[in-house]
Amino acid sequence: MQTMLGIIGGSGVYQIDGLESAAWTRVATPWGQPSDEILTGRLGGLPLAFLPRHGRGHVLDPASVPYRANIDALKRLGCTDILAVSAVGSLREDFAPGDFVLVDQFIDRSTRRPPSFFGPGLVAHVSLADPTCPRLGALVARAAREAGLTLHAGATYLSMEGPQFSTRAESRMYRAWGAEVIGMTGMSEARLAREAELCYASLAMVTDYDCWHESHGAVDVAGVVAVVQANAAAARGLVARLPALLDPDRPACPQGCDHALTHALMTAPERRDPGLVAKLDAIAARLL
Ligand SMILES: CSC[C@H]1O[C@H](OP(=O)(O)O)[C@H](O)[C@@H]1O
Ligand SMILES: Nc1ncnc2[nH]cnc12
Repeated sequence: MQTMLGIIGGSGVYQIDGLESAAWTRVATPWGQPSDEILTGRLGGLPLAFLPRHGRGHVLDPASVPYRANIDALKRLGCTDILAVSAVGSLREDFAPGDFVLVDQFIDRSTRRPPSFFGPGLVAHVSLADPTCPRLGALVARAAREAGLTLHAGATYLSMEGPQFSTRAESRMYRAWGAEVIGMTGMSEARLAREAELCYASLAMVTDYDCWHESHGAVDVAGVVAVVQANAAAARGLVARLPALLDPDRPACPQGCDHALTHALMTAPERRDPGLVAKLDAIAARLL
């Protein structure tokens, strides 16, 4: 199988430079319209698709992002691997604004997101024990080192509902739980990427100290955007280096992200809902 990299841009990241044969493409899915058109092209010879999570101009709040349509559209275009870029607050003294974090665990505190592509008529249970792909993550970490970024590899992301930022009591509680960064989108996306059998890595840019830190004020959007803009060139440097590290002829994922559904489907074939089966034409094409 040919490797194709999907990049989901977070707050402050609405486009990507340097793509050859770049074109914005509208992709329809059975789950509705994705957040925006998708920019396709080639970077360093590798096919790539870029999707701004909140849409160009940041029109979608975290609960309104069409997570299922976004993942379906990237899979439908042929993406095998997804690098999700996000802005996060830091829940650790040593994760400072401007640092990057390779997230490998999530705690989900969101309440209003569609949790699955599956449901009544076709039930599936995939493993989320390790919700990100270690192979893709290692390549992202290597690209980060080559680009000179400060990267903390391995961290737990608290995925809150928002859109308001946390209270101080919540922020302190999340720290006590062992969460290390906080955002509003991460897990809603990661869980669906696993169901879609996509390798998924999460690169978080620390933009603030949330509100727990006694010597920093409460977080606000202007501060977040300023830090994202100040570090956008570093993130671009990482992205520019990543295609050369990916094998264009995609070897099977050692963790099995690309086979996550193999032992996950529960519903007897004769009891499956044909309507839902049809909607899963891209997500579960390998098995249905
Ligand atoms: C602009 S601050 C809050 C906003 O930033 C993060 O976005 P993303 O994860 O898409 O980079 C956070 O999750 C909130 O959506
Ligand atoms: N402190 C914070 N809380 C939630 N989402 C964020 N995105 C950036 N900073 C954040």
